[in-house]
Amino acid sequence: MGILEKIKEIEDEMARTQKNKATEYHLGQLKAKLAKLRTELQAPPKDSKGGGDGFEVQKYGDGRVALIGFPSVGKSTILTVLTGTKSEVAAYEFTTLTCIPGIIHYNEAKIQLLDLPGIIEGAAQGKGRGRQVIAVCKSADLLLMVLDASRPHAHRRILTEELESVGIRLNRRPPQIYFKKKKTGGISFNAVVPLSKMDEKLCHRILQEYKIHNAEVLFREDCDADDLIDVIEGNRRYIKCLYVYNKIDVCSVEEVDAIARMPNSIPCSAFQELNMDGLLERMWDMMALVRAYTKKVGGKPDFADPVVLSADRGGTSIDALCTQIHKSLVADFSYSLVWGTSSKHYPQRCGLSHVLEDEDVVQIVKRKVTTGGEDGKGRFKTTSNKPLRISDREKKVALKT
Ligand SMILES: Nc1nc2c(ncn2[C@@H]2O[C@H](COP(=O)(O)OP(=O)(O)OP(=O)(O)O)[C@@H](O)[C@H]2O)c(=O)[nH]1
Ligand SMILES: [K+]
Ligand SMILES: [Mg+2]
Repeated sequence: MGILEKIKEIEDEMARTQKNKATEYHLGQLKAKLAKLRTELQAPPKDSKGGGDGFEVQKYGDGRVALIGFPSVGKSTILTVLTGTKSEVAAYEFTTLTCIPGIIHYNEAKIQLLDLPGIIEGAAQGKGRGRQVIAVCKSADLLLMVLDASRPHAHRRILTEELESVGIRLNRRPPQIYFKKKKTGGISFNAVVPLSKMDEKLCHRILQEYKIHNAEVLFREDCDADDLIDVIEGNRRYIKCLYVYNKIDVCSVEEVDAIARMPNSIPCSAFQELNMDGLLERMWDMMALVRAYTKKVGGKPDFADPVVLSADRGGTSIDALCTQIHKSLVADFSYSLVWGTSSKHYPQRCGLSHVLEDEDVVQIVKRKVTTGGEDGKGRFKTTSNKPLRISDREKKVALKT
């Protein structure tokens, strides 16, 4: 029996099984079985050389956003309007057949936008170009799930389920469960909060399914079987998603108003260019990028060319800033001066761990080292190779000025 048939069999059994206290453990075990098979399904075929069919697009810019949706909802129209890159638009389904990159220039940052073929129900199991599309989605920092505002809203649920089944979690954070496999000692089951959807027996049954007999499990929030399975699988991708309801030009004002009130949702019309600025603004907010303007001693900040940092990729600390500027800068770092919303006073003297906020101005001061580094007494050698010492008189002068 192939993986797909096995999956179908378990799904059927789960659908048949009534949910109650008596079946809870069996259902948990089935969920684990299903998760294992789905992971197996995602593994690339043994003879594949990894993509190679025009789908792999080089990462570029300060972040990557992917357009995902059913056919003909307007993904290519959105790419064309936002980036100026032409991607073929037509009234028939599956116009786009591969991944087409464009660049959005916004707030002095460059964001890579990827147009993709439409996907349909069953994409996760390989229907259409589903697998390649999903692989690209996993590499994105933000998904724009494009929906046809004039069509029934079921598409959103279907697509979300497709993405869930390949381990993509939208607008969620990892479950707060500490999990560590051990060599001996059995299963240690603990919780720091009351658990309403999980108990020791269910936890054991799920671990058993994974042939894990020694492990430490600590629940830090009220999690369920699916959460525990996600943590055990360990391959889940937590991605932000903005639901873009396109084609509002054919909707009533009431419908548009209702969409605008839904969380993480934005109404627009790419064809009529309605609310495209609003879309960009929401996209920017959700990416939570941090622009740091660097400044040389005595110079003006470089407002035209910020270093763009991301909490999801590498972090937004001074350390991340230095690393992005040059890999040797962290080693040469002495301290930094920061002006902006992250600093308590202007300027604040900060170390590598200081977390920056959007539009902060940063001056990095390198330590004065030529060769040798520390002199063994914890002092740094200066260019003259003499240990750096500041006399009391020099300190007084420095304080006055
Ligand atoms: N009324 C209306 N039509 C639109 C809008 N945006 C796109 N369309 C039309 O919808 C059709 C499909 O647009 P595409 O941009 O090709 O859609 P797609 O999602 O890229 O389609 P595939 O690549 O086939 O998956 C075209 O006829 C567009 O002109 C819109 O805002 N309003
Ligand atoms: K189309
Ligand atoms: Mg298209």
